[in-house]
Amino acid sequence: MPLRLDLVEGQRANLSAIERRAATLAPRRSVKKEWQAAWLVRAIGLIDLTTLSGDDTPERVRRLCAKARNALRQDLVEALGLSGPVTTGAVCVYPTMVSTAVKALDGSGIPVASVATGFPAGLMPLKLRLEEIRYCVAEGAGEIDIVINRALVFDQDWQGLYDEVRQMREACGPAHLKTILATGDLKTLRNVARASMVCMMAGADFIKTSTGKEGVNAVLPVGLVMTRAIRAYEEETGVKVGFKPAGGISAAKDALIWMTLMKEELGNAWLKPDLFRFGASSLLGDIERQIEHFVTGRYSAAMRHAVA
Ligand SMILES: O=C[C@H](O)COP(=O)(O)O
Repeated sequence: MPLRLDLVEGQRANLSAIERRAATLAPRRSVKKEWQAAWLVRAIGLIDLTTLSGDDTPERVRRLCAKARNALRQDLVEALGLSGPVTTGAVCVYPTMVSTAVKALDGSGIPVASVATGFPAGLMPLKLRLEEIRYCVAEGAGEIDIVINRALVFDQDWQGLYDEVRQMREACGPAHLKTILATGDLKTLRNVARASMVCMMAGADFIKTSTGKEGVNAVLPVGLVMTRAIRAYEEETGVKVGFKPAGGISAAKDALIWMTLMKEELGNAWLKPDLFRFGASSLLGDIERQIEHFVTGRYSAAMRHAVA
């Protein structure tokens, strides 16, 4: 849609109300027993299983893809009475690893997501950032996670941000576009709300909190602001935009809190992979460990779930 500055500038964030609401989510009694196991199996299908390290290698990416295809150990799948392997929502890698991941996931139906546009800082000339998107799509990425130019937010240059994300949307072609706001850098929740709105207007399929490299990554107050921007955008346009909290989500109990937030703020449609993903490199291991505890009554050492 065209940029509507009235809608962007109408976005406000009441810090104390948001902090109060976020504080009610964490200590709440969560789902237990078989319901918890079911929620955790659901959570696995929502993970963008991620490796974004300077020492990534094709072999590490292939191991990660093998884990994505069989995300829950076969004995646990059988003990839960599930049919077929449990898979993750996607595998997320750097651009040079896309073709390796595409080959390793062939026939699985699991999409490859690639970060792009000079991840994590985004401080490259726009021409090169757009070229990087086109490279990732040509390599076979079905989803592109771009980073926004934070300086445009600090300058409140909403037209500039809109124009860049619009061009990124076009460069994606058929691939889905996730826009990473790097909320830990954005200084205020009002900036988060406004940048969310601009990215959605420019055609983002998902808005994503963080790269995992900022000082503060996915936190609940930011999640509330972004989900409420998604709700406002849907009310205005009828279009549902997805949400991806990323960075620092590594415990199964945190995954349940995020899923509760989605259910309560946006509804059950946002508990499915077309509208919700976790960006996480180490969450799957803890989820598998908790499911093993549900099945056997015993906790295994975390190192037994080393991959992911
Ligand atoms: O987009 C995903 C993040 O980079 C993952 O962050 P994490 O390593 O803290 O789970």
